[in-house]
Amino acid sequence: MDFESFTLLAATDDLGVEPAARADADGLELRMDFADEPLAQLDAYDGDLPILVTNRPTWEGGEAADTASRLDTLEAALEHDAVTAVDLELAALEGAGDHNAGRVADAARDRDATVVVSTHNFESTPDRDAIVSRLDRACNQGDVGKMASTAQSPDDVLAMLGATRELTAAGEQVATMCMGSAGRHSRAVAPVYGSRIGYAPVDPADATAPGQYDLATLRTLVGQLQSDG
Ligand SMILES: O=C1C[C@@](O)(C(=O)O)C[C@@H](O)[C@@H]1O
Repeated sequence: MDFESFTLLAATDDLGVEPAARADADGLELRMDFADEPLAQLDAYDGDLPILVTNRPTWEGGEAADTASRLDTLEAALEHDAVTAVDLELAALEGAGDHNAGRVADAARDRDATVVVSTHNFESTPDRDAIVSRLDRACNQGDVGKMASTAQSPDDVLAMLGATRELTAAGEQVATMCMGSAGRHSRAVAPVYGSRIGYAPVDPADATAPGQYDLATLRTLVGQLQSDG
């Protein structure tokens, strides 16, 4: 997955959803930090969809302890041909935490896998200039810069959409979304402004973040807005 165009990922902790995701997803996000035996799942995987692997540390809203093992698991995942992209936190690449994720980015590049550099805010949304600045840093560390913030108002979504448009026009690859009920519509609208990645669970009960649509709904919404030109 190179994310040259909008790519809709079925976000999951269970690769067994792959057959049900094929109709609407371009790929899978395997949230290894949520999953039981994620590496064994990858060993057994014989699905058609490519996989982006994520192993989110607790200090960025996930469930993985900030240990060398967290990064070892991502490197092991990259050895599977089906894994064509990896998510690494901007903070982990800039030296936060106890373990620098640069070695995982190097392993990804050695296998021609895409590096998605992510940053999250589960409380608020920065202003547009701050979003641009942080996403620009993320783009400098990898192939796609990703921000998921939490919207408290329509103005927050406008800031995210404006930053998305500004960076896309500048030639950057970004993926953006606003979490929560006030930000939900951004998941369908941000692709119109250049966002390259969407995340949605096959079953709405299996959401991996606040405000996600289910996969079929998000595919329909994005498809309609893209066809509107
Ligand atoms: O970073 C992201 C985006 C996300 O948090 C969302 O808001 O859809 C969902 C996560 O699974 C993914 O790793």
